[in-house]
Amino acid sequence: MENDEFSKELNVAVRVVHMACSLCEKVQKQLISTNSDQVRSKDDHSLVTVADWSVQATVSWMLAKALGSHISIVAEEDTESLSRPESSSLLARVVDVVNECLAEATRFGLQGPVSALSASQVLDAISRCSSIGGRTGRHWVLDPVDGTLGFVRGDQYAIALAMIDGGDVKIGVLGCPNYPVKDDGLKKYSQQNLILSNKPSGEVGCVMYTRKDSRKAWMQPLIHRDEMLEWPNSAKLIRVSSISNPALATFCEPVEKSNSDHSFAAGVACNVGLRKKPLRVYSMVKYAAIARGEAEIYMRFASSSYKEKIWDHAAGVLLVQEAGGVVTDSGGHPLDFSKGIYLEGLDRGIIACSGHQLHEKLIGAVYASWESSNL
Ligand SMILES: Nc1ncnc2c1ncn2[C@@H]1O[C@H](COP(=O)(O)OS(=O)(=O)O)[C@@H](OP(=O)(O)O)[C@H]1O
Ligand SMILES: [Mg+2]
Repeated sequence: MENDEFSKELNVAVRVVHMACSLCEKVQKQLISTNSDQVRSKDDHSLVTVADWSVQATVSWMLAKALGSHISIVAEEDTESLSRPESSSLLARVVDVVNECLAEATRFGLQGPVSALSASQVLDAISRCSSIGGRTGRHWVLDPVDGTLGFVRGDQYAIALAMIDGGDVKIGVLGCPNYPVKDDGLKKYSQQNLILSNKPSGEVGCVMYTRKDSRKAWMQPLIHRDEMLEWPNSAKLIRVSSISNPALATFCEPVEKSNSDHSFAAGVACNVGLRKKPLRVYSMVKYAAIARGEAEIYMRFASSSYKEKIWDHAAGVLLVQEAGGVVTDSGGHPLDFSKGIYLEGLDRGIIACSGHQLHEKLIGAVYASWESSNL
C-alpha cells in the first residue's frame, strides 16, 4: 500500500493507534489489578476517563505533529469537566499518562515532543478535536476508547481512528488490544469468558487497518516492552469468511440489551435460519471479527430514540467492506458519514455481513420481522 493515495496518512494513523493501544494496555492493567470492589467502582470510572482523555490527547497531538496542526478531528471527548478546578488531580494523571506515552513515540517510528507537554498543551490537544465533520474537506474521526464497559471489565475494547474525505471514509484503523490473534481465538475466548489477568501473553492484541478501494485489509500484532514497530510489522492480510450457509454462520451483537434489541435480532436470526447462539462482544471488535472471518454477521438494533455516532462505526465499516464484506443500514442503504457527527437517516439498524448472499437474506428478514413485530 506504500505508494497509494493516503499512504502517508495511513502509515501515521496505524502507528498512532499502536501507541494508543500501548497506553490503554497500561491503564487497563492498573484497572484490573485493583482488588477491593469498593475502590474498584470508584477507580473504574476515573481510570476509564483517564484512558479516554489520554488517548484523545495523544492521538490529536501526534496527528497534528505528523500531518500539520490544521487537521480537523472529530472525537468523543471534550474538556469541560477535565478543566474544572476539582479535576486537577485527574488532569495531572492524564498529563502523566500522555507524556509517558509520547516519550515512547520513536519506538513507534514517530517523533514525540522535545519536552514534556504542560497541562494546558494537553487540554489544547483534547479540545482541538471538536470538529463536527461533514461532507466537505477531510476529517479524522476518533473513538479513543470504544466499548467502555469492555474496558472496565477487562474484556474487549477498541481504539478506532478513521479518516473521512468528501463525506466518504477513506482510512480505517482499529486497535484491538485484547483481540486473540490465534485462529478462532475470539470465539473460544468469548465462550470461556476468560479474565484478562489469566490471558496467555503474546497471544492477544492487534491493529487492523485498511484504505478505501484497496480491496485489502491488514492485521499487525501489537509490539510489547522494548520492541520497535518495524513497518509492516508482520502484517497479515485479513479476509471475510466464505461461509454463506446461514446454518453455519455466526452472528455478533452488542453485549448490552440497552445498546441493541436482542429479542428482535433473535427473531431475525430465526427467520434467516441462523442456528448458532449470538456471539456477544463489546465494542467495534464486532466489525473486526467479521473482517477477520471469525463471524459472518453483525446485527445492531439500537432504540429508535438513539442516534448512532460516526466514531462508533467509520473505521469498522471500512474494514469489513475492504476485507470483502457488506455493511448497510437495515433497509439496505449505505451508511452516510457525510452529515456530521451522527449517522443521519439510519433505517432501523445496522447489518454487516461477510457476503452479499447472507446480507440480502438478513435485509429481507428484518423487513419480515419488523412487519410482524408491529402487527
Ligand atoms: N442507547 C444506545 N444504543 C446504542 N448504542 C449506544 C447507546 N448508548 C451508547 N451507545 C453507543 O454504543 C457504544 C457501545 O456499543 P457496543 O456495541 O460496544 O455495546 S456493548 O457494550 O457491547 O453492549 C458506545 O460506545 P462507547 O461509549 O465508546 O463504549 C456508545 O457510543
Ligand atoms: Mg464508542
